[in-house]
Amino acid sequence: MAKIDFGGVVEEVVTSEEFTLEKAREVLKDEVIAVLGYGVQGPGQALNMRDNGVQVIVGQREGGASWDKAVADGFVPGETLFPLEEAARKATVIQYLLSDAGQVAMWPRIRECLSEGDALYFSHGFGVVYKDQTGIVPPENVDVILAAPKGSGTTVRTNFLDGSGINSSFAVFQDYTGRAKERTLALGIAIGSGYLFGTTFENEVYSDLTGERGVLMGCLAGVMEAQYNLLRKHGHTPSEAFNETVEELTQSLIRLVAQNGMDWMFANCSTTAQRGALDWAPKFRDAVVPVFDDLYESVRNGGETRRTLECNSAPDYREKLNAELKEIGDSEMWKAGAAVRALRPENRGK
Ligand SMILES: NC(=O)C1=CN([C@@H]2O[C@H](COP(=O)(O)OP(=O)(O)OC[C@H]3O[C@@H](n4cnc5c(N)ncnc54)[C@H](O)[C@@H]3O)[C@@H](O)[C@H]2O)C=CC1
Ligand SMILES: CC(=O)[C@](C)(O)C(=O)O
Ligand SMILES: [Mg+2]
Ligand SMILES: [Mg+2]
Repeated sequence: MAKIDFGGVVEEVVTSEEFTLEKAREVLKDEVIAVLGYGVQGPGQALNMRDNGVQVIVGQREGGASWDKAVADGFVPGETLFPLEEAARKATVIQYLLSDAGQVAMWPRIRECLSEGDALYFSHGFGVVYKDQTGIVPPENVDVILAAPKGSGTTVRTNFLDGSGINSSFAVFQDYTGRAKERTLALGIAIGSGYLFGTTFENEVYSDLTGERGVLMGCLAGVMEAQYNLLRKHGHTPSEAFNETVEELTQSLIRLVAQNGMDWMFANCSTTAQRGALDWAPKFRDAVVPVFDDLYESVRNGGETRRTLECNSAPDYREKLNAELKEIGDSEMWKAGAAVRALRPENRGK
């Protein structure tokens, strides 16, 4: 563990310097790791572990697109790719990476596949924390652990291939074997995490549900749409409205924030922009505080969990989600965005 000062608060973190890949391989050498669910997180974590020399098998419902994706990625039916329960029974580490609603649906069957001393691994505290709604109560004779990448499974893979990594939080909910933390850290390194920081199952799920409904996805989409619509209402062209709302952010300014922080981005803009942004940031911040307060309360009291399970447990949940995503893609704003992206020099003529 390394002690790092985060703005005056010292935290203990783990990188592959403190917990080397060789050590992770040693810790995991006798484990059979099954990644259950080959949707978004599953592939990223399974492929990174395989590349890191860790033996991994995949469990997935047979016959669908995710099964085909696993086959295309080189997992072999009957050798490294199995139906869910068969994979779980073969494993000593069961990485429960079905959708959160899928975890609930499958729990009664997966629970029966667990053996004494297994590790039941999550990448989201959802199922365990909201047990009154999910029914996911692990048996007492297994380790219950978490490594939660703070990013899309797609970038868990692409960042790993680029020699970088997505940071992950880690937590131990139940330590039956006395080795739960070591198993967790080894798995966190094996899946290619940038650095690992400690959390609890409850803090992980409260922060993650808030972040994805807030700045990372929901709030971001909402404020972009609001500004685009404002500019269009006042007669600005789609090119002007989209460039001023999305393209400049993704192709220029957010990269400066990623490079060296918000003050760096501001300092690399005009003093006109700096003055205005410094004046208006507090106004926007204060305007959304009540919305964030409502959001966190709905996360904490289980309202967001209820909504998620009600919607995503329906047989046609995927079709309904895809229809709403199509509505976004078919909007003038995001059709304009497609045209703007195609005009990027690197995309022209493709
Ligand atoms: N998507 C992401 O990048 C991230 C996901 N997570 C967590 O990782 C876990 C997996 O998330 P995703 O990969 O996004 O899941 P997903 O929504 O892509 O689903 C994963 C797999 O579960 C299967 N599945 C869904 N419902 C099922 C059911 N009723 N029975 C059997 N299989 C079912 C799907 O076929 C799919 O292959 C979740 O706990 C999620 O919160 C954590 C960080 C980021
Ligand atoms: C990608 C990620 O971290 C999210 C937004 O929490 C998720 O996909 O659940
Ligand atoms: Mg997240
Ligand atoms: Mg999430």
